[in-house]
Amino acid sequence: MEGVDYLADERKKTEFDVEEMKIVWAGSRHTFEVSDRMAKLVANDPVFRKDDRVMLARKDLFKNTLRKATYAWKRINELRLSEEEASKLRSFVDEPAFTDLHWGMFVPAIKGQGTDEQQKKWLPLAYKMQIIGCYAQTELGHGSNVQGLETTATFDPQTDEFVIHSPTLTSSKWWPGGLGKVSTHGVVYARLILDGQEHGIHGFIVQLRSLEDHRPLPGITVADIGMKFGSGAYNTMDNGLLRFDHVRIPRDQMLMRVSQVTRDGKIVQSDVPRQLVYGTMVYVRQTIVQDASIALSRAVCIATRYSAVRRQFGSSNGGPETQVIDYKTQQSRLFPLLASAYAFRFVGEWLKWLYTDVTQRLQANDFSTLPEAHACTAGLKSLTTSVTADGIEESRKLCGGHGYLASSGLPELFAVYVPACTYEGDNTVLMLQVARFLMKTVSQLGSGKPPVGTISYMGRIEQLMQCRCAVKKAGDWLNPNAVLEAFEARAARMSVSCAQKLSKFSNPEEGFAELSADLVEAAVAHCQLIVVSKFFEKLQQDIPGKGVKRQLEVLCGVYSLHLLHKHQGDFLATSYITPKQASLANDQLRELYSQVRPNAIALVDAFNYTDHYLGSILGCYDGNVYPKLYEAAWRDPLNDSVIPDGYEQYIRPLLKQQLRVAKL
Ligand SMILES: CCCCCCCC/C=C\CCCCCCCCCC(=O)SCCNC(=O)CCNC(=O)[C@H](O)C(C)(C)COP(=O)(O)OP(=O)(O)OC[C@H]1O[C@@H](n2cnc3c(N)ncnc32)[C@H](O)[C@@H]1OP(=O)(O)O
Ligand SMILES: Cc1cc2nc3c(=O)[nH]c(=O)nc-3n(C[C@H](O)[C@H](O)[C@H](O)COP(=O)(O)OP(=O)(O)OC[C@H]3O[C@@H](n4cnc5c(N)ncnc54)[C@H](O)[C@@H]3O)c2cc1C
Repeated sequence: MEGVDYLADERKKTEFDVEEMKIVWAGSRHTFEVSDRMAKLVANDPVFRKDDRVMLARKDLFKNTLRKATYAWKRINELRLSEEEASKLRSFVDEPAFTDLHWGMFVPAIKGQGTDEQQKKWLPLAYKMQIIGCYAQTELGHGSNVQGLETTATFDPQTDEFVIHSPTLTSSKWWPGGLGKVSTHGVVYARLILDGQEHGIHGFIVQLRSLEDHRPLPGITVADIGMKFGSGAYNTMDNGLLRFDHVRIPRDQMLMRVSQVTRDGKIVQSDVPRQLVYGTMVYVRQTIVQDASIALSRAVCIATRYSAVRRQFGSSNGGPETQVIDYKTQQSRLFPLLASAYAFRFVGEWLKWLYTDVTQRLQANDFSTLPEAHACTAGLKSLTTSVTADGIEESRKLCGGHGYLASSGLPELFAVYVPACTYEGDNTVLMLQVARFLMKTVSQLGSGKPPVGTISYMGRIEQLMQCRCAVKKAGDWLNPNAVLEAFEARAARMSVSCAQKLSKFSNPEEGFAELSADLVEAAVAHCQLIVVSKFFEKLQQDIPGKGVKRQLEVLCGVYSLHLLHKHQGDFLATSYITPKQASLANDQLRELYSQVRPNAIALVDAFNYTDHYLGSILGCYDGNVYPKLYEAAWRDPLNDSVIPDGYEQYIRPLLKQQLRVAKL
């Protein structure tokens, strides 16, 4: 029935001010208003419809994305949207496109690694989309190992040019988004060669296609790499391959903020550390952490609303069956994901602050916080994308059979999201970077340089190695200090244990390789501690609105105690807690689930997602799921005719043949 809210009874149970929670989720009233306006603008514009997307073949899918992306650009200009509004609008269009890489990597690479003159030359063109750019780093043979890239950029002093070349098949650029069919330019990463000497990997702005007829420029071979995981999904994106055959570019197209090449072919290193060549990756990893909370909250919103609609078993005297959300098993799978979405939102907010802070420091030639920023962005990117990808799949299972329907929105969300565990750094490779940072920190303890920031807890290493958990009853686990100390002690002890084992190897690199699985576990423990501690820090802030802070405290408890329960092996093995204390944590967790239950629908309403953005019948705001599923089935092209295409050719002869067999 039109206009009936099938979740109204659920919404009546709410114990907090949802409108205020929407502001907390958005980050500020201003951000909420911009988001809300842009989401509605997209949802109300028929050009941005997306319910037909899963039916489209690759070429139509790609053209459809071009149409939407260029229409979005037209609207951005017509409405004179700010950068913030434009970026929100693009995200609500909700379709991976070349514009993600243009705005998300090409422009930041020039901003971060270009000199002032280079920025002045290239950024205005990019801002007006008079050139379209991609980020061409990964090659067929090398992705994780950036130092192993094979593309060469050899300086020719005769002509004052670099010669960009792909010497082998494995040096072909492979994967860059937007490269396959759209980009006119790329920031291409290559080995710098001066007078026969190698000088490491640097970024170069290379024009790839003609601005007149879009044909590849001489010496350039470029194409799409082919279909990817899932139908629809990430196939809207033209990930590309690229080969260079001695392509010449002017010297001033090497991005020269970190190192400069002079007219006579000499390299000059600025004060800036060479790792800044990786700066765009740090920036993007930070944005990926923010996106993780968005993707996870979408999945959780769908699974929570549907869990309140769906009923199975438990009917007595002909009354309604039990809402599946009331099953403790459903709650124990769903509510930690809900809590994780909020936790990732807050850690993402903090990481954005950290990134802004490190950027300002870099501008003032203070490079001291760069290692921590690298470790935090790498580790949190790895942790949040892994949990989110698994969480989307768990949400699908939480929706039973209907979760497998494309109209649930979950299969496509999963297919689009899951490469986040790989792109911008494979999650294991990134955790190993965190582990290196931890081992370095442990080795420097006692050197007189106290660890700071997220690693400052290591400064209390002696206390953390010896302390024992003081929890005596379940309610003691609600004490933030008890929880924080548990996570700090676990992280510190796992790191120290790895460091002790490492010290037994005569070759540290061999030791690191041998112990890498343990090191990854220590890095995960450290990253989980960061998320827990940033959630607690959020709760220290003034949070207005009836019951809002209380709900966040409950979610923070769910987040930390479900981790403690899930990883109790770590906490027990490091002897910080006893089995009894682990069991009390689980008792408290169950109690917290009961407190989430009446507020679950309101907690996902606070994400403020339009039905358009969610793109899910199971997650629709009014909960009117069954009629919508029934109608959607009839819209499938297979139901255009009662007798399917192919009946005469295949089904009928088959049936006849079976008749003949039966007669024999
Ligand atoms: C329904 C549909 C809709 C759903 C929508 C859902 C939402 C979707 C969301 C978003 C969609 C957006 C689309 C996103 C587009 C995808 C874009 C992807 C683009 C890419 O993938 S680009 C390629 C990225 N590549 C990588 O990340 C490579 C990973 N490898 C590396 O980073 C490095 O090689 C390495 C770090 C692993 C190793 O490097 P190496 O030089 O060998 O370094 P080491 O010897 O280990 O270390 C040396 C030294 O440097 C320090 N260091 C390393 N990296 C950095 C850094 N980045 N910054 C600062 N410092 C760094 C390291 O710690 C060492 O320091 P030390 O010497 O120990 O002090
Ligand atoms: C959808 C998508 C979009 C992308 N977009 C871009 C783009 O725009 N531009 C761009 O340049 N690139 C892009 N990439 C490439 C991406 O950045 C790389 O795929 C990624 O960095 C992983 O590198 P790899 O493929 O070499 O993985 P590999 O390193 O080959 O990983 C394979 C396996 O080896 C393991 N492994 C590797 N090294 C180690 C180690 N040292 N220790 C332990 N285990 C290890 C990994 O954990 C993994 O299990 C994209 C990729 C995808 C999937």
